[in-house]
Amino acid sequence: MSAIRKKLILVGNGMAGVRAIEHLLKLAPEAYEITIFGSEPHPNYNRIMLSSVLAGGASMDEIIINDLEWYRSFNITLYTGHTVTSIDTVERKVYTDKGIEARYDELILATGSNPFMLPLPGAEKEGVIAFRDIKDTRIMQETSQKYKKALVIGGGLLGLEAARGLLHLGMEVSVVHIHDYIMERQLDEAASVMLRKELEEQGMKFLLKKQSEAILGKKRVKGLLFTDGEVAETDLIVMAVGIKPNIELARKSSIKINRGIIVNDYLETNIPGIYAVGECAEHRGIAYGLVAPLYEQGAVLAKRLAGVPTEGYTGSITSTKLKVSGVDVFSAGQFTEQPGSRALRYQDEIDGVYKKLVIQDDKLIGAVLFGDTNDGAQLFSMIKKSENIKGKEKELLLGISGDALASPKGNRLEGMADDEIICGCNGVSKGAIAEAIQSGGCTSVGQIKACTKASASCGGCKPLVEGLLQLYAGDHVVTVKEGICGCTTLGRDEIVAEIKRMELKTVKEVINVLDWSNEEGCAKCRPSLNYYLGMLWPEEYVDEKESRYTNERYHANIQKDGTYSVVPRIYGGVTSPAELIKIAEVAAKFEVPLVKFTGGQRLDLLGVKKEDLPKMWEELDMASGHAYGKTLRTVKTCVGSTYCRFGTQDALGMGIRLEKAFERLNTPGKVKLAVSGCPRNCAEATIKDFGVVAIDGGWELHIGGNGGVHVRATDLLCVVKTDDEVLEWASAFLQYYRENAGWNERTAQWVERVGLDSIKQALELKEERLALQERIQKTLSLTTDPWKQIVNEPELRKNFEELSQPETV
Ligand SMILES: Cc1cc2nc3c(=O)[nH]c(=O)nc-3n(C[C@H](O)[C@H](O)[C@H](O)COP(=O)(O)OP(=O)(O)OC[C@H]3O[C@@H](n4cnc5c(N)ncnc54)[C@H](O)[C@@H]3O)c2cc1C
Ligand SMILES: NC(=O)c1ccc[n+]([C@@H]2O[C@H](COP(=O)([O-])OP(=O)(O)OC[C@H]3O[C@@H](n4cnc5c(N)ncnc54)[C@H](O)[C@@H]3O)[C@@H](O)[C@H]2O)c1
Ligand code: SF4
Ligand code: FES
Repeated sequence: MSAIRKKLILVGNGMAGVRAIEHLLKLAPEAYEITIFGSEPHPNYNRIMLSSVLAGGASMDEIIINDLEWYRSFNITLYTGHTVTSIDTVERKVYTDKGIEARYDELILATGSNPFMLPLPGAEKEGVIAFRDIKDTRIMQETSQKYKKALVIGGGLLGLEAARGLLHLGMEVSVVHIHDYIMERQLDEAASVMLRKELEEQGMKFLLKKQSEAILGKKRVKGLLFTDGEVAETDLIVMAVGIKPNIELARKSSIKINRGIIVNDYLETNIPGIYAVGECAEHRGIAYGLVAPLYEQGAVLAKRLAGVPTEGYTGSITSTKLKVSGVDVFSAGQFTEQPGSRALRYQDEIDGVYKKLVIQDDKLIGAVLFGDTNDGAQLFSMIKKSENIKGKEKELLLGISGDALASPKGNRLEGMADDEIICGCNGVSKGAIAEAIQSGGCTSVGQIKACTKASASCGGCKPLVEGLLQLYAGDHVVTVKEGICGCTTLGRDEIVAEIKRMELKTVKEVINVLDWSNEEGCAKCRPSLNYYLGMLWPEEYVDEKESRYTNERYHANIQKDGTYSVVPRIYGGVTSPAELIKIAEVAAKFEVPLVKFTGGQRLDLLGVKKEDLPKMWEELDMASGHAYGKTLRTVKTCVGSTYCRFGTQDALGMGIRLEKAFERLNTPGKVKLAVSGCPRNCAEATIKDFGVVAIDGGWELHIGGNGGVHVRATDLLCVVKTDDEVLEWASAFLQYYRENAGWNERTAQWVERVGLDSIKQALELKEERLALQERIQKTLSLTTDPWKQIVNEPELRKNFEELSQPETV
């Protein structure tokens, strides 16, 4: 005879409560007779994914976590569409709005949160909604079929994800935000401004520092009135200004509440036999609003109910990732500096990357990442573990290489405990993923996603999942080809092939014809398409300035304080007294605060106002040094045989010849050259993209070097005898790189990826080299100096003089 099971009731059929039940069923499948009540008319679904449903990335069916069959298979009695309205804590009974009465031995409250609705006059009008559940999502989808304009109040995570979804549905969307920068609860101002600019490029509009006063319209919303008297017309208002724990039921039942239902480390309320978990619970003064901590709570509660020893729940550090395609934003822990902490920042204006680490007592306590969030999960793990990072700060700021996650040296993932959570959104541990790989035979991220749900929601854990795959599946890992960004599933080669085949000639055309999910494109795909089109159609393609980063639009490097730097071209690093006097006079006239020699043997005039740029270029009357773009930067030289007693060849002459040959060339990543006059290699040619080193009777040609964050020495491509051969091979190599590398891929990464042999093979035949040389010369013959063009064209010049506001990105 089986033992009598205790009755367990769960109020709230949402993410946290049902997750606790799932754990419990694993620990003590026979212990309880379980009944679940849920107000919503659906089985348990992944609320997080509503943003993806709205943005077209998932269907409603795909977000169901547990279908009705799951409840049946565990003999769970499920009441959907039933709201529990009261609890008799003495008789241990609950009552629903549909007249059901049920007795419990143990009761879990997992009632979640309610969206905070601003109490504005007119808030009851048709077309004013929140974004919390399937119903709200459906209303937005239906509204977009009939109406055009939408306002989202609140520029937090939810508001931005709602706005992105509405844009996808074809609506004109403005985000109304109360502060001067968005996502202020997760980002510092620098990252926030970069994010806003990217979202603006995607078509989102922003009304910042706006306080809403009233909702206008008769039956249906027509507009929003602000306290400054302005009115924004709209057909839909989505309020996303935060949430408040749903504690009504607890309040009516004498359960102790504050902001949420107060619980101890075992998720127990003040009433014996009643527990609270999820967003409705307040633990040590905090009511969480993200799933990862709620899943941690659920695991502890399940242990408690199963009688399994547990140390209890002690609180969580949280991390967030904005789920907007084409925009990578990550924030974790304490992301602002406080007394006693310090911040390290890295900002790459060209690639649109910003990173900030906050450090206290040699430990990482917070991080903000924009543009490159690959290291997010790893940094978050370090924050949670309070790891000492002394001496590693720079490496962490500049990027943990993906390989380091799995490499024996990095050993990070190997050293992680099996129960450490890898995917916070879905509560998947390292052990579960390892098992899926080792016993379940998973060999790709997609299979692990299907098997464990890891990486199925925000995608922030994907680098860690990939690292585990490398660790446990090694050579068997199946790398699934990915799209160049979240807007498309097509990879670089497919896109280039399609552009050629269909003769597509503009960025817009590519986005439309190749069925991008985001019709505006994003900060990753727009510049890459602009590059591929220019590379493929050098004669017809008109460069799209709006698809380039600020530095490339203004032909100068923007600085921290919004001023610019001017670097004129100094061929081979060789100048003259007259040129130096001219530069000095211009610097003095425009009161340039700093003049500096660069590592590439040129002069950098820093601190120039944007409106002064064309005037300075005019007076300098020198070519642009292109110190700001993905193009040929510098050709560093040593003095060579002209003066040096060791020199075997004329390094200066060769450097100048190469620089004159390839200046203004657009390339996938920036390109640096160097020429040394003998094997002593004083010009450091073996850490350049293309390095030329003189030997007795000829030149060695080296490729794929890099002196930046990840230092790479070059590979020897070949040895040639004459100066003309150097030009021929350099032309062929650079054009082959232009035609085959991915946008933003430096030669070092490209050579590693495709292999030296394949490049040698491609350039082996003279006729191939000459064909490549012809194509590069065609492209080069069509280029003009951008500074001279702006100086001579009043329309272009006006852009600088009118736009005197400093830009920050
Ligand atoms: C669009 C959107 C995107 C999000 N994205 C992320 C993200 O990327 N990452 C992240 O970590 N978090 C995200 N969140 C937050 C996350 O979804 C919540 O933290 C999580 O769902 C909370 O789980 P819960 O079980 O506490 O509450 P819920 O999931 O809200 O479940 C509570 C359930 O209880 C029901 N209920 C309430 N009262 C009663 C009652 N008296 N009787 C019966 N049933 C009742 C409610 O109807 C609801 O179904 C997102 C939220 C939204 C809305
Ligand atoms: N990607 C994710 O992790 C994700 C996505 C969606 C939602 N969520 C979670 O869902 C919950 C709700 O999200 P949220 O963005 O509504 O909450 P939030 O509290 O994080 O952000 C609300 C934002 O609205 C702004 N605001 C407040 N009053 C305003 C007003 N009167 N006018 C204009 N702006 C105003 C605030 O300044 C704040 O930036 C949060 O817990 C959030 O963490 C997370
Ligand atoms: S590389 Fe050789 S030629 Fe050039 S400066 Fe050094 S020693 Fe002289
Ligand atoms: S952490 Fe969000 S999907 Fe894994």
